[in-house]
Amino acid sequence: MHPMTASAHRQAWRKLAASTLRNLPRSSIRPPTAHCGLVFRRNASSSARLWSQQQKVNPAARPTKLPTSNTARRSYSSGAPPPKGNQNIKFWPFVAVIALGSGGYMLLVNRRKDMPAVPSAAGLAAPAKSTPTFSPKDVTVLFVLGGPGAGKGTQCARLVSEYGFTHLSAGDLLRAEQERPGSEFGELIKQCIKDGAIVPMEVTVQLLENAMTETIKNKHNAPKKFLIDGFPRKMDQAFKFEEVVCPARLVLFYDCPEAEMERRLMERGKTSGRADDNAESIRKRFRTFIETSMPVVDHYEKEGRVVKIDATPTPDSVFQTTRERLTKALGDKF
Ligand SMILES: Nc1ncnc2c1ncn2[C@@H]1O[C@H](COP(=O)(O)OP(=O)(O)OP(=O)(O)O)[C@@H](O)[C@H]1O
Ligand SMILES: O=c1ccn([C@@H]2O[C@H](COP(=O)(O)O)[C@@H](O)[C@H]2O)c(=O)[nH]1
Repeated sequence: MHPMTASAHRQAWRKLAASTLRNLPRSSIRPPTAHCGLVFRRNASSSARLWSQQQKVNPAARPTKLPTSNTARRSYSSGAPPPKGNQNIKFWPFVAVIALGSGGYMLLVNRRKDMPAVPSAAGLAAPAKSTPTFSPKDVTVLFVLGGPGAGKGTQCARLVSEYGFTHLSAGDLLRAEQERPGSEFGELIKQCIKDGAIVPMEVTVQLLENAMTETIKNKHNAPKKFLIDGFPRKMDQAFKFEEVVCPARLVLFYDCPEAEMERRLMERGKTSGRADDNAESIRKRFRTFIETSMPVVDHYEKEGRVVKIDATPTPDSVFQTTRERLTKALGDKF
């Protein structure tokens, strides 16, 4: 976000977001999956535990040779021979039991070969809600996407003044949560932001939902129109938000070459105070954007929900195009 045009807005949201996670139902924050280093390490150790537990019960971990032949050899090599009349009766049932057991055992081993070493993370997912909190009939949500420094915040500030949207920047909400004294997610968010990694979706989706709820509750007369800036950055976030919070009307995608984004971010970094406006973090953010966030844009593009705008010209020119394209997509009243 542009530090000058959006600072007042940020202040307001910092205040608001400081209260949001206080009300966060703990049950809604599930153990996160592998997004950021910290979480991954936690999951890696529990995976290792699960794996070792599985090995204990996994027959594949047992010796494949059963001690039958040794036992047999011992019995033939020492002591008196067994009574002749009983030999068939005692020996063959024993062989049959071993044969059946080995067959079953081999079957089990073969079936286990196709099983994943670690159980799926699906069990950790939050329970599905049948309907989203907000209906798209009452609430308009536009996702605003683009690479780091493409100018999303700059354009959102203008859309707020001209059309009365409420601007919710996922990055700003996360930074506010990071700074909130006592936040249990502070360290995790800090690390993710520095590494340009994605904070587990449960945290971000809940922050956004709380912020929307607060806005609707506190600003009775404000139009229920939200620009969700810098979100969703990953497919799981996109699905979860639309499933539990509100389906989005469309996606505004600001397209900008990497060299221009880098130039803008390095310039912004001189005054922004952001921990990720530096060469190393910027490189990581670009990589996350290409590998993780572009698939989200592609997904919505296939659904015909993307309005793509060239973000290279001046802010005024980009805004003019934004206006025109939005009017074309949504009509005069949006
Ligand atoms: N069209 C533009 N031309 C030149 N500079 C721009 C343009 N739009 C924004 N900027 C500048 O580029 C920098 C990044 O803009 P902005 O903060 O809006 O980007 P962003 O996409 O929200 O970034 P981030 O994803 O990192 O929050 C700011 O310093 C802003 O003033
Ligand atoms: O949905 C999101 C949005 C952001 N993040 C993290 O925040 C930083 C900064 O985001 P900006 O939009 O540039 O302010 C981003 O690099 C991510 O680390 C996130 O995890 N999830």
